[in-house]
Amino acid sequence: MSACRFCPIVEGVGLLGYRIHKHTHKAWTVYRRSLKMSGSAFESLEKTLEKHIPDEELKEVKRILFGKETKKLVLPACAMEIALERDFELQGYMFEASTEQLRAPRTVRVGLIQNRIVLPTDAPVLDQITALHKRIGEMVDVAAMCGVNIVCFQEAWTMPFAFCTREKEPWTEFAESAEEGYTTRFCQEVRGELAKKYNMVVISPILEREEVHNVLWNTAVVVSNSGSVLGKTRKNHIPRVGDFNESTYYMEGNTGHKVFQTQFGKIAVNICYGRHHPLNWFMYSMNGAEIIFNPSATVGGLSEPMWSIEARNAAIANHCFTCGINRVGTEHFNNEFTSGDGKKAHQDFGYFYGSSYVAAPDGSRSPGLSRTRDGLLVTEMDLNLSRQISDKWSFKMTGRYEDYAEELTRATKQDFKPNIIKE
Ligand SMILES: NC(=O)NCCC(=O)O
Repeated sequence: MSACRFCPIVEGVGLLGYRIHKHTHKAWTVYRRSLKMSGSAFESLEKTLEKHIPDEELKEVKRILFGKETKKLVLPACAMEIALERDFELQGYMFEASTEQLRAPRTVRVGLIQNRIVLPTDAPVLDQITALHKRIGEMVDVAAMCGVNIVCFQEAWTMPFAFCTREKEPWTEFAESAEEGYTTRFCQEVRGELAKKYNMVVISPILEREEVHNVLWNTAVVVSNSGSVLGKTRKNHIPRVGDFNESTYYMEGNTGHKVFQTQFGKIAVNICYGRHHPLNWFMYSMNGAEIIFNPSATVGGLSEPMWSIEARNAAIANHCFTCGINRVGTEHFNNEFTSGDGKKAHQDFGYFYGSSYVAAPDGSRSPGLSRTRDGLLVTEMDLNLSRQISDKWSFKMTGRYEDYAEELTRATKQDFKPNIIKE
């Protein structure tokens, strides 16, 4: 017996062993190739489908994969031009609702921004923050031209996603006050304009330093279109997977499932890892959220097959809109790190695959932004769709919440006995 040079299979003896090995070896080779493609080489699922599927079948494939087609939103030519000049992707889509007799449409435009970090991770901290402010400021200008009412940035948008390293310095220096930090001030008043003049609600996910107790949190600050801080909500699930060593830096959030009443609708923020927890989405929805944002940072090798499902399922199950945002690119760190999973020491997390998208309560979804470029996704949504779909499918009515609550309460007790019937 000897180990294969190219795959983890130990070659067996005899014809059968050889066949099995050949078969598995091929699968392994395809898998390794696909891992390479899960980096920046593969632009987007939508582009690949469009390239390879004949037109007459493409419509049907898209209907089944993505639901009712989201119409393209016509965006101003000047916005398209500036996006081109500033080198980011700009896409626009709309989710329509039926006309009602008693309610006017409740149309809102949402902007999602995904991006790479601007400076290398070893540049001075303030330079890195300032460069990101400048970059996102340029993209928000375009969001304003597109009439965006609520804009949301990616998780920990002011910094590299350095939580893989487990080093405290310099990463904890990126933490800022949610109420008075540079970044909140930027969101309130960049060029005197961002929230107030642009009449935009800004969702700004940062690493928060709560200064009274000196505790760090992973927090989304919601800046109202009036320019004041409407509130903040903290990431309440901390990953314990792969290189996501985030518990080294901040605590599980303690802000509950807050919903923010804005001029443009009721919104909530379910930060990154919370998207794997259906009850988390559910609780925001129970508190009345009409749009739930999911600013994230996640990599191809870990979560990409789950990405297009989780936020979309939450939109369907809770009769609301959901917005997934993920950063882009590979971020390199000076020092090697490991995560106790047997992998060789390495200097990056893997590839952050972008692919930000919006999902609607009727099961449809917008195409994603690319896996490879900075981008602004503008979607116009009529919030009336939520109640219309709720009236049609009635999940909020058919859900057996009292039963779930009672059983769940029992299930969380130490003396819980699973309800299994045995012969
Ligand atoms: N940022 C974060 O919580 N990432 C964890 C990995 C994932 O949820 O895909």
